[in-house]
Amino acid sequence: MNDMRLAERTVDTDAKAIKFQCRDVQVWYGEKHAIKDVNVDLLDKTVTAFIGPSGCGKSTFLRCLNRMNDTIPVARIAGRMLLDGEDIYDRRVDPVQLRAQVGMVFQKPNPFPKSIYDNVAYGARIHGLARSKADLDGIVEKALRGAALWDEVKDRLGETGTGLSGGQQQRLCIARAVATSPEVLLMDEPCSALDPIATAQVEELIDELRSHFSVVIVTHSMQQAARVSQKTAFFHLGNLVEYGNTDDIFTRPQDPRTESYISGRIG
Ligand SMILES: Nc1ncnc2c1ncn2[C@@H]1O[C@H](COP(=O)(O)OP(=O)(O)OP(=O)(O)O)[C@@H](O)[C@H]1O
Repeated sequence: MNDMRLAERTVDTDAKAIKFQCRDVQVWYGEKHAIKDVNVDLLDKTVTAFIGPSGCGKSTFLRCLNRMNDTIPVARIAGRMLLDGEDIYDRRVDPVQLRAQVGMVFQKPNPFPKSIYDNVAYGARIHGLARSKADLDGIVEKALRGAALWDEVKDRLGETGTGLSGGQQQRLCIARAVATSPEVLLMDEPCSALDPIATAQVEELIDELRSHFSVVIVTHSMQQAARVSQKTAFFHLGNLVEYGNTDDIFTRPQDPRTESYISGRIG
């Protein structure tokens, strides 16, 4: 079987609304110019993959989308990032509230040292999303079902989340992010610590999640980008070199740098 599975992947031709409009985005870490004048529209209900060689700025750009870079003192951002037309860097935007709307899953599963239930209930509690215990139970169950973990954990919700397998922990982190009903889910190499079976489960899950919201995934695996995404953005030395339909990027790249990367000559 062709590992890229381009032919098997669902090609989605429906026009999708723009979720994020990014205009003239620049990021510096001190003197280091890490993102250079990036313009891109990220679509709703679409998986967008960020690919490119190590250090090209994929994670930096991803972290700008929910203001995680605010937590890095030397980081400075310029330009505009509009979520449904609203500038997420506006003074009036509360970053904590924003991160409920734009959730994030990290490379290494990082469940809290709490029960499975409390991990998932965490965001809903902070943001006051449940009016009663029954409400909260419903949110937890829905999120765990959404993360394809419910059947595996429904009889041990009181057990600690850190006791689950790596793949289960990552799905728990996805459930935790999904529980606040985000509009966008950011994933920074979510499968890099997982074995092939757990990776396949998470990839399948990503495909299901995109029917609910927009997913943006940073990945070092071009096969993974080809399997899970409909749009791909190729970054190189802080520039967004090429952005388009995943099939086009992998089969008919327009820029020689993209061509070199996907054919393994750079990176
Ligand atoms: N906290 C930081 N402080 C200073 N420089 C940073 C910081 N984080 C990233 N950088 C620099 O910014 C550039 C882009 O890094 P970034 O992590 O976004 O790249 P990446 O494409 O995600 O890389 P990788 O694939 O290796 O994770 C690199 O040169 C990196 O060294």
